[in-house]
Amino acid sequence: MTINQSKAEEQQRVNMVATKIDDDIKRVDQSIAQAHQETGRIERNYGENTKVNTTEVDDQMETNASVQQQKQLVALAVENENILNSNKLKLENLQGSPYFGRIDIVEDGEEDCLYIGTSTLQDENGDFLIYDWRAPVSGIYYNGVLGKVHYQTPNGTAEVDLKKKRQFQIIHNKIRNMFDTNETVGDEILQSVLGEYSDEYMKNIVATIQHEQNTIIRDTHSDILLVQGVAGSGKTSAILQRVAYLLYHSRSTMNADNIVLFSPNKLFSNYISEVLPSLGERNMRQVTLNEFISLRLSGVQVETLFERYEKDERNLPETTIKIRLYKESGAFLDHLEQLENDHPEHTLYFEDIIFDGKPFFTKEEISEIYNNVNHAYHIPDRFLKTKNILIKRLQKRIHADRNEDWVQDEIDNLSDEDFQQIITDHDIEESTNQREIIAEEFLRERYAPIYNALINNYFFNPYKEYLFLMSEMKQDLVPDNIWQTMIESIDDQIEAHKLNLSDSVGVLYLRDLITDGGINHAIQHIFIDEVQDYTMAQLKYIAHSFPNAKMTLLGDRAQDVLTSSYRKNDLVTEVNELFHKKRINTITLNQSYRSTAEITNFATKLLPNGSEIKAFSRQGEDPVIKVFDDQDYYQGLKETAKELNQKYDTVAILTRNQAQAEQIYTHFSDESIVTLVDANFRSIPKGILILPIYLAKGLEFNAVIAHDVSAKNYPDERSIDVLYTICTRAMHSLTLCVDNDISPLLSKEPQTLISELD
Ligand SMILES: Nc1ncnc2c1ncn2[C@@H]1O[C@H](COP(=O)(O)OP(=O)(O)OP(=O)(O)O)[C@@H](O)[C@H]1O
Repeated sequence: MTINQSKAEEQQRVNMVATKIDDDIKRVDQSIAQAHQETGRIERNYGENTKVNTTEVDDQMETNASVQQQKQLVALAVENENILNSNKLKLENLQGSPYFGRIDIVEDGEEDCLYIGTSTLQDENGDFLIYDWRAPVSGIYYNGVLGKVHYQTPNGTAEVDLKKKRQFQIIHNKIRNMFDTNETVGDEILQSVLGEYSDEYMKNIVATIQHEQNTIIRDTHSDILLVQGVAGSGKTSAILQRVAYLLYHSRSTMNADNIVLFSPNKLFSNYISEVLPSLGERNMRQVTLNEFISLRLSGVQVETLFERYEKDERNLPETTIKIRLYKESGAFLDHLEQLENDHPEHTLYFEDIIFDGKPFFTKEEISEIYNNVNHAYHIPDRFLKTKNILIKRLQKRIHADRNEDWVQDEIDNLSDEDFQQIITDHDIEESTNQREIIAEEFLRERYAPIYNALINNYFFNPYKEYLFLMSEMKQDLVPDNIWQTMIESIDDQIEAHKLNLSDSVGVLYLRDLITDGGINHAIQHIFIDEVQDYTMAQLKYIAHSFPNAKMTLLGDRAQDVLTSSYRKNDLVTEVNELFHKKRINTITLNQSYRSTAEITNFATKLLPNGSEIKAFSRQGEDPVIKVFDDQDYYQGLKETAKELNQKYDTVAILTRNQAQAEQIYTHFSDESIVTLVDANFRSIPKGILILPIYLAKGLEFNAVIAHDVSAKNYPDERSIDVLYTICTRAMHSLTLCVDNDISPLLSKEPQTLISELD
């Protein structure tokens, strides 16, 4: 059969499946409409049944039972609607491009032909028209070469003979490309996908997942999956596919709420937000490191990574570097813990619990309780006993105060409604001591802030405790007076409700150890993108906070933008040391997909060990280095950007820091197509964008201009990571503008790229 004949046959099948999808969507739409009506009916019913009579206790109790029942009915109806909507989303995702792969296999002597798409579709007889890409048998499509292949099933390993592997590119239900291949996924389709222009949202890569990416996606055995992948190698794409894969395979025990992704910035969160829905799944939770820390340290302003980077760029003394590197190590947290345990005689730093402007429990009283608990107990146990004693004392106070005149007066002054509310809220039955019970409930409500303070451990001051341990710490990193000055400066900052990033994890870890808190058992998977920006102390703290979570860590040592001014770390070794007790799987990705071969090769030359990076064979224009005289620089930059914007709808001018971005913007301020992007932006508009590189981490743009790659702005190898990261954001076009003298970092680039302009 010629390829045209088989294409015609395949097209017929696409038409048949497309019609089936359209029919199914119509059917599911009808079911949604019915379900919606049903939910509305139950909700109306619920509304009527909850018009309560609050004055009659009997009525109230009856209403409560009925309300519970109605609530359950509403929840069920909503759940039903959600399932239908999710089915519809899956069908819509299949519309226009129902599948992308076909495998012909022989299993136990029987021939079978399977089509693979983003989700399963069955016909009326239950036969599979499309297999979900995550089904065990679909693994063959991504992994196998023709011949005998294996795949995992719930009953063990199955062997099949793979006879044919076919790839499709189907757009608007028309087969645009079709290839038989023996490779994982042949180059032709990948070429075509990568050649497209990017838009505001990242796309899924389900149709063209590559072999090593597939290993990342389908790994279910490792506790720690560490991916060291070069820029544009598909790390982020692979994690999103992996989330979808894990959700499918653990759907009875896990949903999207059990997964947390640590993302580099808010723009990134928006950029990736469409990938999981396009695979028929809900997005996982997302948090930046700073949000995570700040949420846990409310009341103080923790320095952000970006703020610190901006400061570091100006000045970073050697002693600061030494101290910081120490505080950022996993060993530092161990030392804090050790020191705390070595001082059983030490009284923790407690705080008064203030109520109505006066101490309710004084720190002296709390300290006394703590000191009276047997010192042989572990510190968290002593802390817990102290807390329990305080709660008991509060309960006693409530009991004792109930007959106080001021309480009785306040109860007398309650409105009928409030009085009745206390009775119904607490189910208080009529009896001789009803008034006393009411008084206690009233006091319980009044003293609720004290109870909250106890439950939330506000009577313990982790900052002072941290300072105490720092002053006890034996160190030989820096002279004692410098260490002392460092402690004083933390103290001053705390007074001003501020905290350095490198101290924040120490404070949190210490607080959690002492209070036995901060642990979330529900999270089953943690993903950390751009892990090269994390310190080992941060990773240790995250692992401690989510003890049941497996971790997927993705990074690129060459994109160490935020910390390269003070550290040169070997992520793989450090992570292996930190998590030596866990099952670690390390995967390296050397193939870069994002940029044209010209751009990847250019960026690679910047790196001292760039030779292992493989460019994808997609050809494009050579990068350009434009050198301007001082006075012409901004005019030249502006014209370059406008020219590129004629061809590319987004052109990003990337700078080292915010100040440079702002300075450029002043030269552009008359242009409406120009946007100065800052840390609060949640989405990327089209046009010319100006932003510091740290906000562009993880993102990509059709055209990139690197701002001022001069000897002054990029003087030595400490700037390599920044420049490399800037260059690798470009998909199709890269221009480097230079004010006067070219940076020595560009010395290895071909001289032909340079265009000198006067
Ligand atoms: N298998 C693939 N099929 C199609 N496109 C791919 C594939 N792998 C990666 N890409 C594309 O390459 C680009 C880079 O991918 P991604 O952002 O996931 O890489 P990354 O390793 O996270 O990059 P960086 O570390 O530089 O931010 C994206 O446009 C992505 O869609």
